[in-house]
Amino acid sequence: MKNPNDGFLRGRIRSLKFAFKGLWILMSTEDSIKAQLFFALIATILGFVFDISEMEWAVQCLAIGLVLVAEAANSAIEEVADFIHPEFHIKIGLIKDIAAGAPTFAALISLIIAGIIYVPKITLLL
Ligand SMILES: Nc1ncnc2c1ncn2[C@@H]1O[C@H](COP(=O)(O)OP(=O)(O)OP(=O)(O)O)[C@@H](O)[C@H]1O
Repeated sequence: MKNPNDGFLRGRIRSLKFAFKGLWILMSTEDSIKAQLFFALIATILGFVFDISEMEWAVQCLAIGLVLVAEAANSAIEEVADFIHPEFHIKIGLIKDIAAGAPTFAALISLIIAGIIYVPKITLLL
């Protein structure tokens, strides 16, 4: 929440503190984020092993970011849904299913990107 006594710079620094707190909460408590960070690590190792180009690194980083951002948004929506209606409700189920579609979209696109980058390199080894 905005503190009216904060100037522009103080306000931005406060927001940044909360943003990093959120990042830490996501990385330390959310299994889905931990799993995606593991896949990001595997992709990074593959990048070094196959010596991918600068452009491929850039696209791979964007794909990893896309998945993590979608997972984070999905986690936040799940938290809101559980807070406003902890009991079973058909609408809460629908909201959570739709929210879960976001990281699924991102993961599918990332898989396609991984295929474009690595399949030609792997077939060269065969
Ligand atoms: N309160 C609820 N009412 C109705 N359906 C629910 C409710 N909570 C969860 N569901 C259903 O169960 C599915 C899984 O919900 P959950 O909150 O466990 O998400 P998850 O993706 O398994 O969570 P996590 O990110 O912790 O792995 C939802 O997509 C939804 O279909």
